[in-house]
Amino acid sequence: MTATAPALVVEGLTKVYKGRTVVDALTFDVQPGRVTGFVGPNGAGKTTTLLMVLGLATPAAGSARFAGKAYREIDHPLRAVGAVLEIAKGHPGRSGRDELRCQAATHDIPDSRVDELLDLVGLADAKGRRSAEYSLGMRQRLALAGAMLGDPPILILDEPLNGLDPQGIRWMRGFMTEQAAAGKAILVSSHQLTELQHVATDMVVIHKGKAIAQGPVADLIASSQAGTWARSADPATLERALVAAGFSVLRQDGDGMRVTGATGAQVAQIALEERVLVTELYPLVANLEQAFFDLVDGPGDTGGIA
Ligand SMILES: Nc1ncnc2c1ncn2[C@@H]1O[C@H](COP(=O)(O)OP(=O)(O)OP(=O)(O)O)[C@@H](O)[C@H]1O
Repeated sequence: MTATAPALVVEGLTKVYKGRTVVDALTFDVQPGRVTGFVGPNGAGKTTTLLMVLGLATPAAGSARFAGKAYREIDHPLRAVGAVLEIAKGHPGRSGRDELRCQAATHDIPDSRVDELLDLVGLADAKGRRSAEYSLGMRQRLALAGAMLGDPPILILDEPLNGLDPQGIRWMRGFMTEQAAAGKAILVSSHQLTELQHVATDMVVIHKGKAIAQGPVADLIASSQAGTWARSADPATLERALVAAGFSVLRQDGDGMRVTGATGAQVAQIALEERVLVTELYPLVANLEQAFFDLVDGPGDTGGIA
């Protein structure tokens, strides 16, 4: 973790809809120079949290502060926070450049900044085209340029990888990495865990409105305890022996099992002692997706045999 002050501090943030708590005392930080992934299954409360952070929904309790101020208290929000929540359809008659110029003009931001940003997001060649004709990926880039107009120290992006093709995803990942390297704080929500594994340095995992894990991605992956996959002609005997030896075993896929805390050599040794045939034996690779499902569902529910 960096020693600098966090760009965003969320403390005890809570939202209740019709008596149901959909965000429950959520607490986390977003640090400059880092990409913080905000991950959770559908309905976990990600969008509701971001709306509260941006002053677009009122919390039942708790706070979200950018350099000490709630969003609504910030004098020049465009210069303090850049947010892309959902990608709007372009204005039918306006070019991408004109859309940005309108936003810039209302905030006293010069046209030169608009051109600089269109270059940065790779839209320089398309800036004269009507934005209504832009592809989703191009609209995503235009929205990013809009969020960057005031050169804010933090960017908040809700599902920016949704609907992008592989090239678009790669570009977006590169963009986030570059912006973080330049010192910006980035908070990004996504379902695309594998993609986030390549870009996020930190992660906040929420489930049913509660943070169930947070911290550096490397720590989260390490905690997934991938273990060893084994399949046996006599799975019941092997399972019994492994459990007796102190390993945790989850039976999956018929006669297969995920053995947490055991190396392949340990499983093989026990199988030999029990004289049971092992037909598959390989290490499970720890990855972010597995760690996520372990946290949300408990170990084993997704197989994790990739
Ligand atoms: N305006 C609302 N009124 C009532 N319930 C709502 C409202 N907005 C969201 N909810 C509920 O709050 C919960 C959290 O929703 P939210 O959209 O924040 O989740 P999410 O993690 O962003 O999900 P997704 O990944 O599907 O976008 C859901 O159960 C949703 O139905």
